[in-house]
Amino acid sequence: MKPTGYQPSTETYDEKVPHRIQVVFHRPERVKQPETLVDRVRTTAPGNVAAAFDDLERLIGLTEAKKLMYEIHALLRMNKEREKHQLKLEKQVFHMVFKGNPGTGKTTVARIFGRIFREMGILSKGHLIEVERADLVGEFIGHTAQKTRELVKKALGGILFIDEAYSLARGGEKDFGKEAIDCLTKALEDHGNDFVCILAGYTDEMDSFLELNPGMPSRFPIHLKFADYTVDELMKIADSMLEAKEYKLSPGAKEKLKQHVKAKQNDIFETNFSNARYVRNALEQAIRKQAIRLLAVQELTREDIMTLVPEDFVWTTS
Ligand SMILES: Nc1ncnc2c1ncn2[C@@H]1O[C@H](COP(=O)(O)OP(=O)(O)OP(=O)(O)O)[C@@H](O)[C@H]1O
Repeated sequence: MKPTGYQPSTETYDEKVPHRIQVVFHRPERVKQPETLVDRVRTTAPGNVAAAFDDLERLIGLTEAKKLMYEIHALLRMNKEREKHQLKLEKQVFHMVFKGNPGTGKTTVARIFGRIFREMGILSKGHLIEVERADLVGEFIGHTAQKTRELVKKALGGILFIDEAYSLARGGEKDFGKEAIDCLTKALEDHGNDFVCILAGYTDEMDSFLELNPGMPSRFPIHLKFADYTVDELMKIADSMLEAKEYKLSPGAKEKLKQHVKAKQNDIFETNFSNARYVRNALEQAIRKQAIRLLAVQELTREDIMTLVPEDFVWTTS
């Protein structure tokens, strides 16, 4: 059957038809439909938004985070269409909770979200202010509110990223952390549209934090889970990190790193395996070892300089 919108080409051969000839059809450019969600974003987003999406796409895995941004892009586009037809606009709140173990990409994604939001016109600047308990909580009455207000002010137009946010509830009712939470809640009411607040931390701790602070869940409607990376993902991350630095792994080094990462992940006594950060540190350590190894070599080729070999990977930490 001739597929609609296709045109016959001159290539004609197929063993499945009796006379052994079949017309092959090519879809003409004019009716080419986008095949994937990414293509669809690319064809509907202005160039600057699409470019910001490329940074997100380059990250290995993180499907949920990517999907969320495509949804927001689609929503904004619908709002434009709704506006043309004088329909009510859909207004949503973009404050978020990022749950996951260390090194799973939470801060990296937050930084890219800031850029995408800026290009989309949701945020005016899109910068990231990364804070933790010590930055928000003060030492005397009134100090916390002052510190928190100042940080919110700095974050206006961008993203306020609160790492290990659950630690704000650590000391209970009497702790100054409670004051920071109250102050933050007030800031969300007063300036909630002028910045995006992201609360980040371990999944279980963040879940109990939200349960214990009933005002929070409705103000943070978007929850993203950052799963631990698989060994294959971590190896792809290693490759992408090295490519960016113009280094590479020899086949032996790749295998050695892979086996090491696998062992680390499976080690039941290793409670703080820091995913992609662990890999980044391992690579940086290997790059230093390679430099020492090559001190003894007089004439270095481009290949020597670029390649990390098994002996560059020596695990000094347990
Ligand atoms: N999917 C990914 N692709 C490429 N690099 C990644 C990816 N995820 C994380 N990284 C890199 O790993 C390092 C750690 O990531 P990041 O700081 O975003 O993790 P995190 O979840 O915020 O950790 P923590 O909770 O400990 O602050 C960074 O150098 C980052 O660029």
